[in-house]
Amino acid sequence: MWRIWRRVGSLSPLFSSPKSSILRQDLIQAPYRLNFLGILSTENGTPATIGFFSKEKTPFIAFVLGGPGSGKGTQCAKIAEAFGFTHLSAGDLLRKEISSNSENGAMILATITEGKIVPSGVTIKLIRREMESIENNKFLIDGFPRSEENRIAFERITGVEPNIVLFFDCPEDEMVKRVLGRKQGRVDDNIDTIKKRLKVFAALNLPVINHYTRRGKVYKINAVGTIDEVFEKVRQVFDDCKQMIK
Ligand SMILES: Nc1ncnc2c1ncn2[C@@H]1O[C@H](COP(=O)(O)OP(=O)(O)O)[C@@H](O)[C@H]1O
Ligand SMILES: O=c1ccn([C@@H]2O[C@H](COP(=O)(O)OP(=O)(O)O)[C@@H](O)[C@H]2O)c(=O)[nH]1
Ligand SMILES: [Mg+2]
Repeated sequence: MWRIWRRVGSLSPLFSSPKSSILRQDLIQAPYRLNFLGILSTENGTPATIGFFSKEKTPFIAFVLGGPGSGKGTQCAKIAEAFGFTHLSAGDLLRKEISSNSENGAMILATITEGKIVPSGVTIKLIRREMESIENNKFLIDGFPRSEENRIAFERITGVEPNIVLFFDCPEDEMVKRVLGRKQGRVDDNIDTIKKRLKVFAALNLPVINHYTRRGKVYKINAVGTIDEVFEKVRQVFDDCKQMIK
């Protein structure tokens, strides 16, 4: 039997505390800047209640999390097709940066090869670029945030939290088997890097899932089963959320 923890919270902007400010001003485009509270303000000092989005255009955001090989990408492709979401894979965006020889390419490649996490500013810039250029009001953000630092930076920069978080819960031995069978030529799909990624997932990504569980946003899905069996559970989540999805 599969089980889903189903609790959906309301979308609530997160206001930042000055002490924990890790936002980089260079991620904010003029005419916005940060005021002393870390809240976006316009150049004349008027508080701006938006990060990426105007109030009217705030999209429905689902973070899709789970360990390496848990099936995030596979299920996101199916959700995108069935429910009209745009699928943004943070890992794919980073890999695209490597192959486009961007200034950060070498650093990203080294980080991925080690199974570590790319600095938040770099990843958020890529996600932001996609969200701004795609006309859709429903986004799946796959494989991000991978740490509390990622999460806090995203919430502070965008001014929003995800509406829901899908967590694909998968035993480690199954994840290892799937990653080794993936055969996409990825530098990190080898047993040494997988072991490191599993450790990073447990140490840094589970706290993000715990945070959103406390916020009542996590749907935990048992990722064991065929792709279609898992998708039936996922479909139920999105059917249940239809009211929230504009
Ligand atoms: N439910 C499943 N059962 C067996 N294999 C799966 C399942 N879901 C995905 N896979 C396979 O496992 C590998 C990892 O899946 P992927 O979606 O890339 O995971 P993630 O994005 O979480 O790393 C892929 O080769 C994929 O085809
Ligand atoms: O927000 C992200 C997403 C990915 N990565 C890096 O990219 C790798 C591959 O991520 P992806 O989501 O593609 O891997 P998956 O979990 O799908 O196997 C990770 O191990 C990290 O090194 C990162 O640093 N930040
Ligand atoms: Mg993936």
